[in-house]
Amino acid sequence: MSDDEVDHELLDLLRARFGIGVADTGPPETKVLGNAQFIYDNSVDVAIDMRCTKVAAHLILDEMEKREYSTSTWSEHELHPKAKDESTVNFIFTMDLLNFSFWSEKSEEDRFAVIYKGKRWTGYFSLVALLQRALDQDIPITSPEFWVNEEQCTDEILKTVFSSGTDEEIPLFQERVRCLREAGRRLEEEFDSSVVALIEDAKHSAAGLVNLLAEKFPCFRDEGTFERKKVRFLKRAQIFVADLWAAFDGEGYGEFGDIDKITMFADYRIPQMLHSLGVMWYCPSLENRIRRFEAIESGHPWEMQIRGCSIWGVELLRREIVKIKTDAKVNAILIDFFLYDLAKERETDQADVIPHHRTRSIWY
Ligand SMILES: Nc1nc2c(c(CN[C@H]3C=C[C@H](O)[C@@H]3O)cn2[C@@H]2O[C@H](COP(=O)(O)O)[C@@H](O)[C@H]2O)c(=O)[nH]1
Repeated sequence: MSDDEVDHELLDLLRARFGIGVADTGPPETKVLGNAQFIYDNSVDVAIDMRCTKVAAHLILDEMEKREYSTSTWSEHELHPKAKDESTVNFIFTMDLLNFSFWSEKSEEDRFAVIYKGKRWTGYFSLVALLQRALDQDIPITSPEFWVNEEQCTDEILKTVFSSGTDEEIPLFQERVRCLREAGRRLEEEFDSSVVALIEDAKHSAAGLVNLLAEKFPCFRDEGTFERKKVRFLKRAQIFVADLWAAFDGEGYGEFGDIDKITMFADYRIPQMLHSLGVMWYCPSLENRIRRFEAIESGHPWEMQIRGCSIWGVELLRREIVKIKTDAKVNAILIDFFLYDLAKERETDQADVIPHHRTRSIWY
């Protein structure tokens, strides 16, 4: 068979799936899980309790099976886009470019909120709601060409897009504008302003796409230093791949042969869940800092340990679940998504749950 008869797309898919036949660099790796284990092994202020991890694994597996939790759960949310086409690719890219730091020091009624379709949305869903609201108003907020066209996409228009239903502005508004403009420029320079071209460049490798985002887009390059070693978290790059995989049910733009290389997303909500499950523990001084709602600066060793041990804790949960049921259709992504949704369901009875840690940054 001559080379031009070879189905290169299938070849790339098989290469990514079986990690063979790729260039001598071997299949792409993100290094996130290995870095998380390094942080866990060297953590003195955050620990993981294996007894609780084993119990939590049973609880999570039972509940996920009862709910038939799967990739299709993602599209069931009323705000998430349903179309299996490029518009959803662009929506998810825009969403995960801005998917950070929604927490507020104000009360539940005074915090930034978006009123959309008769409901009041806060947190992550306030972002999804304001993007949908802009599209309803024919503002092309998910189009990379729009982000770089400062005549059309003025700061005033962006203030309308991010407008609040309360007196509080969305946290880090200026940083969000910078992320849009920078990503728009990078897409224009390297991918002809096409997110689909960016995805296709990764040739169905999840790790490859994560690495491409970290390499080409500074605002996705979520890294830190711990014990003098560079550590990668890549939270928004990874959740972008995971949201694509879920939204497209693992097909088309969401088809990745190595999707299980994606780890838990080191945000501020899942560590809170892992603590309330007894999986993750904080030393007294760190726990007091969190309970007093006092800030932990971005890059602080405590923050590195919280993020690294959360990633490693979900990996240990996943291993325990597979020990209970070897053919469980569960990976770190679905465990993570489930824990996030559980956290949102329980938001009303947060009284018995430790507050989430307060680190203000564009990384999560
Ligand atoms: N680890 C992890 N972090 C997640 C999500 C999501 C939403 N994912 C959707 C997709 C599938 C799921 O079913 C969800 O419907 C948002 N976040 C992060 O949480 C924080 C927002 O928290 P709050 O202010 O309370 O809304 C912020 O850092 C945001 O980046 C997740 O899934 N995993």
